[in-house]
Amino acid sequence: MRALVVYESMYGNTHRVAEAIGEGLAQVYRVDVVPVEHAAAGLVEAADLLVVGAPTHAHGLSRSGTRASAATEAGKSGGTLTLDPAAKGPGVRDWLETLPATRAKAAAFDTRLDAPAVLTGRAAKGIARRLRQRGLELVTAAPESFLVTRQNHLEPQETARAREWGRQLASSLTPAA
Ligand SMILES: Cc1cc2nc3c(=O)[nH]c(=O)nc-3n(C[C@H](O)[C@H](O)[C@H](O)COP(=O)(O)O)c2cc1C
Repeated sequence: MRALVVYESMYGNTHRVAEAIGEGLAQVYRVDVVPVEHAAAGLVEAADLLVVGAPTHAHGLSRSGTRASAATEAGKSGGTLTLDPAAKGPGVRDWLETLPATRAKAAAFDTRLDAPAVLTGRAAKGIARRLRQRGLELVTAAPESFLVTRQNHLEPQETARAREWGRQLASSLTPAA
């Protein structure tokens, strides 16, 4: 069975979460973890499970303007924020518009500030809605968020939590032996 984890990331946090989810899924699946730019139709078509994640920008999915702001902030951060190779885009919002037909089951995640979701918004809600609109079956009760500090660094426990989320997702989709 194959799983495809597709991520968007400006500062590398969503990238790191995607890799950790991939490690958890790898206990059951053959896993590819790729930025949107490399999420080619062939990979999507071959996947049994599609996991999509993005940073929360302006309460939802990024747009080119919010990605430009993020890049400007990195430039002003004195080196504490560096741009991920995926920062040049494209973003998940545009990619989902052109998602090829797939039989894959799906799950969504995001990264967002460590504060109540009602205040921060959640990119993953928009991802889940779009995946559903394109006919994919969502296999988690709710999309998952992984949290960053106000300085845009992943909270320390979140990598391990992402790995465990991936592991549980995989085992929930595997028939008991
Ligand atoms: C332009 C911009 C807008 C943001 N808006 C929000 C927001 O509305 N809610 C939130 O929780 N975090 C917001 N953030 C923080 C991002 O969620 C955080 O930078 C992101 O999770 C880091 O992931 P990345 O390293 O993969 O880019 C914003 C960040 C930027 C740069």
